[in-house]
Amino acid sequence: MSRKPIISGNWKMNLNHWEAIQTVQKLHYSLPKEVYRDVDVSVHPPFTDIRSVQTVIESDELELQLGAQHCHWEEKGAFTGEISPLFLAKLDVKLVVCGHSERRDLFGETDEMVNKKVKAIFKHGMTPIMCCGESLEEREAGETEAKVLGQVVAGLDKVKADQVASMVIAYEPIWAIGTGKTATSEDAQAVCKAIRGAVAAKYDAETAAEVRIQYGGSVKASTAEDLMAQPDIDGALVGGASLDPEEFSRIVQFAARA
Ligand SMILES: O=C[C@H](O)COP(=O)(O)O
Repeated sequence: MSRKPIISGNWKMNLNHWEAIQTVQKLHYSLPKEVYRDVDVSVHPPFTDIRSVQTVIESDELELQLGAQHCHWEEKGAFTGEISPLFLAKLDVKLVVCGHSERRDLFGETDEMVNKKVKAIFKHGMTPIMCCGESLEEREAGETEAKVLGQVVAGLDKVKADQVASMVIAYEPIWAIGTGKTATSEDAQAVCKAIRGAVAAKYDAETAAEVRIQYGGSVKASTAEDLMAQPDIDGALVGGASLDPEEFSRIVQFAARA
């Protein structure tokens, strides 16, 4: 089974809607057209940019996929400040990040909430990128697998096998996010392999062989090649480096060649 890699740029709370338009246009010009044959590429701008980015993607017929960073699980109601998955789907959003460690740590997102989001994202025809990862303390205590696999199994509660096969799981060690410390490709591979094993144990070998697993945490062009060469790493969730279209484009091209 060969899985198509996916590189996703999570812009976090960066770039206003004018900057977003310029960034997407620059990214488009720095990516060779044929790259999309071998790799899926998504950008995840802040909510206020999504409509502008959608317009650029639609009018210039870009193969770039539009993503979001977060959503609520309910369709509508008294949830001040939240965004409905229905609204995202209406704007042609294809992929939604959920369970990012910044949402878990800074905004109290629990495994149960992540699971509700995964189901809501599927319900509206989009694909979840479900994040998991351990803290430095957990890694040093030898609890990496217990923590990460616990998050994966809880996040997939009552999610069907065919849905899991089509989704993306992002392994992001918290200590590597925005710190410049990338996990070694061997360490990242070991955890991604364990995640695939947990999917096989919960579902079956076929589902595990299809689900795409990204690595995230200080990915740059200089580290992408080794990471992408690992058998269980099918792409990257890129934060800081995705704000620079040239750098992001180089990461995408490494994934295309992997
Ligand atoms: O969602 C992206 C990750 O949190 C990685 O961010 P980073 O590449 O800035 O370390």
